[in-house]
Amino acid sequence: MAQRYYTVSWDQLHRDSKALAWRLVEKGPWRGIVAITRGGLIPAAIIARELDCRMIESVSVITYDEEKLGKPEVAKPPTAAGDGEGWLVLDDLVDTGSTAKVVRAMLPKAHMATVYAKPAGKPLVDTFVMEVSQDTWILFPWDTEQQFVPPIARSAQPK
Ligand SMILES: O=P(O)(O)OC[C@H]1O[C@H](OP(=O)(O)OP(=O)(O)O)[C@H](O)[C@@H]1O
Ligand SMILES: O=c1[nH]c(=O)c2nc[nH]c2[nH]1
Ligand SMILES: [Mg+2]
Repeated sequence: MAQRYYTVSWDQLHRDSKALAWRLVEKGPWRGIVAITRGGLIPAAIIARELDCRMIESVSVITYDEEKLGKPEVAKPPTAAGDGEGWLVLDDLVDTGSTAKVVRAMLPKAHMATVYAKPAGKPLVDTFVMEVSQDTWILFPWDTEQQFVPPIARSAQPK
């Protein structure tokens, strides 16, 4: 279980994905984008818009059941990206690097980029925007919703 949580809003995700697009535009041109579903789909849509790229491919890797790490399972391999040369692979984050390792093996020449990265997975990606500590669980806006929280005075421990 994570020690702490880092909540990402839709606005922040949009801003951070655009920051990644700024870095990637300099490294192109790109033949197309491979989104690692499902988490990579939303950054991929934002970045495809910024890079003016309409060639979108996907690879589906299932590695987690909620916060529980499992063995990565390829539910859908990429079909149009060959060995990955000239292609950009996008995911929301790299954590242990298990997912990235599996995708790299399928697309060895691709450029791998994520919006967020944790230290263990960082060496597996070529470009990322923001690092968070290994014991932090990132809460993405599609996994969360706003809800009531009681006033601090009511939840604080009595002295
Ligand atoms: O570096 P790792 O330890 O492999 O973790 C990162 C991966 O885990 C999450 O995907 P998940 O397996 O939860 O599937 P999802 O994208 O469909 O939610 C996330 O979207 C990354 O793809
Ligand atoms: O929503 C998520 N947040 C994370 O920090 C994470 N790490 C692996 N998979 C993850 N999914
Ligand atoms: Mg994922």
